[in-house]
Amino acid sequence: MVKNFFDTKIEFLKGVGPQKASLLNTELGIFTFGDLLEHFPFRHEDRTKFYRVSEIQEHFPYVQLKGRIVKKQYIGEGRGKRLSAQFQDDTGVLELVWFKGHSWIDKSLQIGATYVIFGKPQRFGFKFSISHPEMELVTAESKPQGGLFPVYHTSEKMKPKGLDSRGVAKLQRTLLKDAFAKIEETLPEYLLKQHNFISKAYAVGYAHFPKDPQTLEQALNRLKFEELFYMQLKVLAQKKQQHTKQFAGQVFAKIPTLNTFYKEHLPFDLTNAQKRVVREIYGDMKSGIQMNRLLQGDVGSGKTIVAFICMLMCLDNDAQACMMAPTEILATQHYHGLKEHADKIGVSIALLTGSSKTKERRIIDEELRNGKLKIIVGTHALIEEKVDFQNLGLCVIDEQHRFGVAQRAALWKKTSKAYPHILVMTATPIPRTLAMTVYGDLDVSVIDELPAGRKPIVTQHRTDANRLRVFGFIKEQIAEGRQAYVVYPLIEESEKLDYKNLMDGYESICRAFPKIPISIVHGRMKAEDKEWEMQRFVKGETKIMVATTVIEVGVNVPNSTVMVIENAEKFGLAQLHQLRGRVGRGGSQSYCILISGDKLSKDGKFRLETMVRTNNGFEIADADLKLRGPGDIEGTQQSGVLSLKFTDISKDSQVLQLARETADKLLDEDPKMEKSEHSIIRTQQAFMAQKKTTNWSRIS
Ligand SMILES: Nc1ncnc2c1ncn2[C@@H]1O[C@H](COP(=O)(O)OP(=O)(O)OP(=O)(O)O)[C@@H](O)[C@H]1O
Repeated sequence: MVKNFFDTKIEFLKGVGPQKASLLNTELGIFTFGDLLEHFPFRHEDRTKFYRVSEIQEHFPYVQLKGRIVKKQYIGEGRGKRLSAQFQDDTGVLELVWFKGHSWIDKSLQIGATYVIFGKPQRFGFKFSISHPEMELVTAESKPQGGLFPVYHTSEKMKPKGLDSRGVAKLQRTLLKDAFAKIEETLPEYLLKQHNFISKAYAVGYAHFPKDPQTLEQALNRLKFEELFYMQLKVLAQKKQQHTKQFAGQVFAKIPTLNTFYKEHLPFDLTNAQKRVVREIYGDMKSGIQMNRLLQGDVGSGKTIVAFICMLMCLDNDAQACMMAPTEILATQHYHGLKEHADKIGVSIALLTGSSKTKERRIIDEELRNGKLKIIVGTHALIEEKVDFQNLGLCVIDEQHRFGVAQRAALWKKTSKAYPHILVMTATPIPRTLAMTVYGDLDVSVIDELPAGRKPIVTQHRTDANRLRVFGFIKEQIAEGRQAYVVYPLIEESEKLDYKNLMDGYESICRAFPKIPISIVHGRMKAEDKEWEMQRFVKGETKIMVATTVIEVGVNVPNSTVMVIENAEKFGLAQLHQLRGRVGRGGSQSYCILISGDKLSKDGKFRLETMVRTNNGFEIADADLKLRGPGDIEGTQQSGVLSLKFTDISKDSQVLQLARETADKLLDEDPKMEKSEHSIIRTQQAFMAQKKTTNWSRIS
């Protein structure tokens, strides 16, 4: 049997040997030729330009210089001991410093010899210094380097053994000489032609050693496409399979009540986005296949009315609908919101939460069972306790982040006829790119438009010192008949401290607004007290609502025009956006004021700046993704987003779109990959399944 070249042990590569091999094994997990080739550079540096010492400026991220080492000496003692060398060209002198690993540098550094050095300059007084520069001795044989230089991850332990980034690059060059011709193609020929992709071998070669920025881009483009294409083939195949063995769904085609409601009671014209989403959902509901759809809509985009319309589709066909929300406050809000519409056309609706009274509950149970009650809104109580429906046709779940798949599934069992249709609603926009990859099992609808006449919320950042002026502004707004929120974060380890912060804030607000009725809502209150306070605010009896983040999602008081967020730097972007979404829900100009301390971390500053810059939930979700990475977003683990090698899901949405469309088309045309031109895909998939690596190493 011919041994796979790429499985050859790394110690057999020229220039490696047992010692380096062991370092490569332990430090980087590189055991074979294939592993090394897959250790791609994490960036490239432009080494076309040589600077002179006199040209260096502080803001240069990196400089490359050529000159001589004229002196070296040790400075300091003990742990602070460092090696310092003077580097000189004909325009000036620069200091090179090593804090660690000096002994091997000291040994190799030749006084009087010429070096090309590369590193980040730092200014100390009038002089520049570079710590831990990359160094290359210039000899008669050394060829002038230049162009784009690969930079590889290595470790401190590897550097003294000649395995710094430059050393790894040298090994890659050696390996590529033999490997290049052996690298097989992993995408069908026609796809390469269609999308103008370079071959696998060239892509791998250029990803390590590009000729110029263009070839680097070509290489990365092709490799990104490949990894996303194979990932999408998997995700989409699973989804399509689910669709074919999909559970039968009840057919909800008749819509008389919905038509009446639409013509006579709809309080406003639906936005085009709402209309589109309603059509998509109606398409599912009458298809005979159980719907599993994610409805994404930015805060205030009008998801509630869409949910209600969908409920009517189901009521018109003798089924019941339920809506689940993550908190009692939210469930109650939804209940009131839906009831307003339901009352207009005489549809029965009830609320069921943990604090519903036993008697109430008994009636609800009975009426759900005999079908008298058509819509039920509630919290977990809906699935946790014994609730039986006569025929549950639709389940709307708000804020899917807080309900797991298991809970969704539990609901499915609650029906006597067929599985209910499921509509998951979220106001936390997941960047489109992620939704595409992560929610393989859900179809996605997006409300990407706000109702007409909404004025963009004005967002400002203020520091603690401006608080009195902020209070002054709230007074003005209240004098104009508006209401305001003041929100405190849950930040401390201890609930006690959070509570104290909130209470301190509440007291100071009471002092600042002595004649104004104020509500307070926090997690320690009993549900009914919370509800009572909320209702006072909703009715306009109180003018200011002081709260912790319990009001984060879903609260709808269109008359509120000011949202003040205390310690705003402590909140995540998604949460800030949610909170801001509590205002700007009516026609009046609304404001969001972010108050923070003077000193902000880099991330904190970025978050507040992003909030001030944009009101768009999708942009904010993208910024959040950049900041936190996809790892923090639910579902990313299973979908393989985290194992992507070349793709940055927050930036490469175009390639993802292309990969997805290509995979989708291919699966429609040749679901089992039986065509001869697709054998290459089958082989690669089998290889990936077996080796569990992302891409190219099936190469033999
Ligand atoms: N097409 C529309 N035209 C005018 N107003 C609308 C329209 N759709 C919804 N609204 C109103 O906009 C407000 C926000 O709607 P809704 O509460 O449904 O938002 P949402 O998408 O659930 O947002 P959130 O997730 O922030 O709660 C409500 O007062 C609602 O009556």
